[in-house]
Order: sequence, then C-alpha cells, then structure tokens
Amino acid sequence: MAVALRFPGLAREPPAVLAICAAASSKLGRDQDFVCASARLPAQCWRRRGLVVRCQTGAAAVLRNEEATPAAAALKADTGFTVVMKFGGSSLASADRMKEVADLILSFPEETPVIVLSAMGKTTNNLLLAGEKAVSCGAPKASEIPELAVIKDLHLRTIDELGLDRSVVSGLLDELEQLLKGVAMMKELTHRTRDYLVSFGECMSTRIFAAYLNKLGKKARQYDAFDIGFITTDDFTNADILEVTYPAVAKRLHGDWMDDPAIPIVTGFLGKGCKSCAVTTLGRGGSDLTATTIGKALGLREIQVWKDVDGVLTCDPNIYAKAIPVPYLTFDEAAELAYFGAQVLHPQSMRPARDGDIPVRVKNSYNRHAPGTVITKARDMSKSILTSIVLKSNVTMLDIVSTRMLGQYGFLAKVFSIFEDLGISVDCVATSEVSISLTLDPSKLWSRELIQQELDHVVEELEKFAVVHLLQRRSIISLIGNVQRSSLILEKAFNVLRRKGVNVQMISQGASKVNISLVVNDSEGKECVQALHSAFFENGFMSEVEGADVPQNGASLNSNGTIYGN
Ligand SMILES: Nc1ncnc2c1ncn2[C@@H]1O[C@H](COP(=O)(O)OP(=O)(O)O)[C@@H](O)[C@H]1O
Ligand SMILES: N[C@@H](CC(=O)OP(=O)(O)O)C(=O)O
Repeated sequence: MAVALRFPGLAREPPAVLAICAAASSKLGRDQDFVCASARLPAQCWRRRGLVVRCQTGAAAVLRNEEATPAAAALKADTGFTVVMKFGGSSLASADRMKEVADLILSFPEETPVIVLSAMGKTTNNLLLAGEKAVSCGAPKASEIPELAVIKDLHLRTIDELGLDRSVVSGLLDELEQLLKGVAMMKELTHRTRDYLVSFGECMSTRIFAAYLNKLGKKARQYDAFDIGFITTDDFTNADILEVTYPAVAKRLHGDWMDDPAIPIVTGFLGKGCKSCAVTTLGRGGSDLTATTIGKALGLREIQVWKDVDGVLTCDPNIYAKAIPVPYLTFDEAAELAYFGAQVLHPQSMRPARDGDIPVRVKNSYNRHAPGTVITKARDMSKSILTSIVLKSNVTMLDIVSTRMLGQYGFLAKVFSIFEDLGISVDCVATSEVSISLTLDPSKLWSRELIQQELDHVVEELEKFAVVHLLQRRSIISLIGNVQRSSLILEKAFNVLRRKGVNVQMISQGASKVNISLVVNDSEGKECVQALHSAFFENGFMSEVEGADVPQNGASLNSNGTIYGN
C-alpha cells in the first residue's frame, strides 16, 4: 500500500520533500512506497536519489488518503532542522572558544541547527607535519614528534578545562600515535594514509564539543561524516562529493532525530571513498563544503559559516588591513572569489548552496552581532561596480606561439588536449589565432603542487608545434565585480597600475560576468592589491561614480581586535 504524505506549503521545494521522505522512510519502514502530494520532480528523479517514491503531480488521488495526513503532520513537526552552522578551526582554538561557540549556538533557541565543526585551531597543519616527520624519524622516535605532543596537549587541556572525561578522546589519541608509528615503520605517507591521519582532528573536536553540549544539558549527538553517507570520489586529499550523499545524509539525520532528538555535531572535511571505503578529505578548508552539502540535503532555510572575520572582505586582510566587509554576494561571485584564491571559502562550497538555492551567511564568531555577508543566487547588480579584489600568487604562466602559419586550424584544440592528457587545469586564458597565453592552476585546488618535472613535460609536448615561454612566479589579481561595467573598472585599474609602473602581462575577462583577471609579477602582487583597494574602496570612487553602490564602510574588529575599515 502506498502511504500519501501531504505537506501543504512545505513540499513545494524538492529538497524539503526529499528530506521528509527520507525521514518518513526511516520511520515507517524502508520498503514503503510514498506518494508526494505536490512534488514537482518526475519519478525517475526520486529513484535516482535512492528513495522508493511513487510520485504523482496530480494531487487528487493523494490527498484522499486521510490516514496519512496526521502522520505527515507529526513528521513535519519532528523533522524541523532549520539551519546548518559551521565553525572553523579559528573559532574552536581552545576550551574558552568552545564555550563561546556553545553559548552562541544556545543563543538561538528558535533554531534547530545541525552543527559542522573543523579541527581545533591549527590541528590539521600539525597532523600533516607530524605525518611528514614520521616518514623520516624512525619508529622508536614517532612518539616524540613535537607536533604529536602539541595535539595531545591541546585536546587533553581542552577536555580538562571543559570538565569532561579524558576518555572522550584518549582512545583516538592512542590510535593516532599508533598510526604515526606505522608511518615511521613504513617510511611512507600515501595520500590515503594522509587523509586518515588528518581525520583525527575533526573526529576529536566533534566528540569534545558534543560531550560539552551534553554536559550543559543540551542533548547532542556526534557523527563522523564518513559513517553517515558522505560518499566521495577516491581522490584522496581532494575528493568530490557524490550525489548519493544527499539522500543518505538526510535519511540518517532525520531518522535519528525522530527516534531520539539530539543536535547533530558532524565532522567537517571528511568523507568515505566510493570504491575504497577509506576516509577521504575534501581539500583544505573543506568543512565549508560539508556544511553546504548538509544544507542542500536537508533543504534548510540557511547555511551559516562562522569564521574569525566579519564576513567576506573587500580583500584578504592579511594583505591589506583596511579590507572592509562585503554585505552581499551572489553564489557566482563567491565561487569565483574562492576559486581565485580567497581562503575564506572553499572553492567548491558554493555548488550545493546554489543547486539548492539556500542562502549562505558568512559570520564572525568573535563578533557575532556584525551582519556578515549574505550570499544568494541573485542580487541587484545595477549599482554594483567592484566587490572584492583577490590575489593568487605563485602562478605559472605559459606563452605559446604556433610555429605554423596564420589560419592553421586545430591549434587551440591541440594545446588543450595536452593539458587534458596530463590532468592539469588551466585558470586564465587569452588567445589570438596563432598564440595563446594561459595560467596553470598551481595546486589543482590545494593538494598537488605542480612539480617541475610535470612542467618540463608540458613544455616538451607543446614544443612539438609551438614556441613556448614558461613564466613562473606570477600572480593573478582578480577583480570580482560587475563585468557589465568592465570599462569603468579597467580604466580605473589601469590608471592605478600605470602610476605604479606595473606592466600587466595578461588580461582575461571570461564569460563568468563577475571576474576580470590581470597577471603581474609575484613581487608586485601585494602592492598592486593595496593600491587598487585604496583607489576603489577608500577614496570615495564608488560614490563619485553615478549610482554606484558603496560597501559598508564602518570600522569593524577582527579576531585579534585589529580595526579594519575607517
Ligand atoms: N576576501 C577575504 N575575506 C575574508 N577573509 C579572507 C579573505 N581572503 C582571505 N581571508 C582569510 O580567510 C580567513 C578565514 O578563513 P578560514 O581560515 O578558512 O576560516 P575558518 O578556519 O574559520 O573556516 C580569515 O581569517 C582571513 O585571514
Ligand atoms: N581542518 C581542515 C578543514 C577545514 O575546513 O578547516 P577550516 O574550517 O578551519 O578552514 C583544514 O584545516 O583544512
């Protein structure tokens, strides 16, 4: 028999229906058929998401099943996660910070949140360093690696200061030490082992935090993402989340909530390889992606990422302290900004939020009342000129000139097929018929340094039909803004750069509509960003230009209490 679930209003958004069906499926039995009153998705869509759903868009047959309505109402009341709140390492650096974050979460009693946490402070870096040292230190010395001591000390001190039992992490700390001994014995650290190694950071922070919330009387349940359906590719250190993750995570979180409500505390950054079944990681900063994935899976109202800055800023505050918060961004702008090097967001994290059309709010856990940045699908761009300036350093650039005559077809195709064969991605491109300049992604999104050997191989292949100049230590300055006003942006930018005597070596304005990229020497990058920031954001330029939107200019505090803005 099919049970009809009727969710007036709620079922309008497919993710919400998906989440509720997942919940219903775990409550009423996995083989149950469901008929969704107002679902818009065709039946095969539902099946692809792993649910047994018989979908009817005509409501009549469905709504007549009175039996189901009370069950549906109960489910609706029961499955009300509203937001996902992600806290990064900088928000969780100590016991005091954990207390502050718990207080912050409890200050929103109207919300039923899912919490995503990164590792405490610099734990991921320390785990990586410990792993590298283990490779060469010899098994007997593995227990004495200084970074292991730092990790042990931080976590045990935090446990003590929060008044918790050391058993919450002592097993994991022992396991970690054994793992390092294993690495020392094997004298090698594969990408797979590296991922397993760094997973200890998130596994420990979430256990500590869940235990602390429970101690405060707020029922919480810890989850390892790799155990609740975060299924990824097997690209260790930089894995991609697969579609099956969404229904699996929704089903598990909703199912548990209905059996025994408790705030989920989920490890960020981690997943499970689809073939290997081993722990994978989503690339540095990957907890942002965990948060947006959960937001989409559960069809939540909002995704919040809590950092140590007042939102996305007009440039990296480490490059220029006068950076100011950007109040609104589109998913496209945020994705471009992250991809071109702004560390504040993981490059892939906007994808699930954009697919699910769920707003992302970037907030400061050290300054919780600051409005932060709201990222949505669209915003009024009519008054927008420049939003943010991003610097990506240590970029490799290639100038490739065909040795054949003008009119030779297939030149570009040949060039790009070489990059495809070698698995190297290209960032920016500028072309003419017989020449092409391009920049190479130095790290294939964080993980793999493009090593000299690979570069030599690229050049060797290209030299079969072109003259190639390899130009290293370049920087890409990305001007994120309204490309509809590109002439204005470029006029101003080139004015600034000309006055500084900087020669732009390449310019690329793609179809993205939000980004103009300029390539300069690494040695000039920082100064250029500072000068551009002054010109665009500090001298009244935006308000001078008719109708331009002026970003928030109030002074704000970052985590160290430093004032940026004026
Ligand atoms: N455009 C930018 N806006 C805000 N922060 C930026 C920007 N570019 C770089 N950052 C850096 O990103 C940091 C926050 O990102 P991250 O360290 O990943 O936070 P978390 O660990 O809390 O997730 C900030 O402290 C800042 O130094
Ligand atoms: N701990 C991981 C994942 C992460 O997202 O961290 P953070 O949120 O602190 O950037 C890292 O350092 O990469």
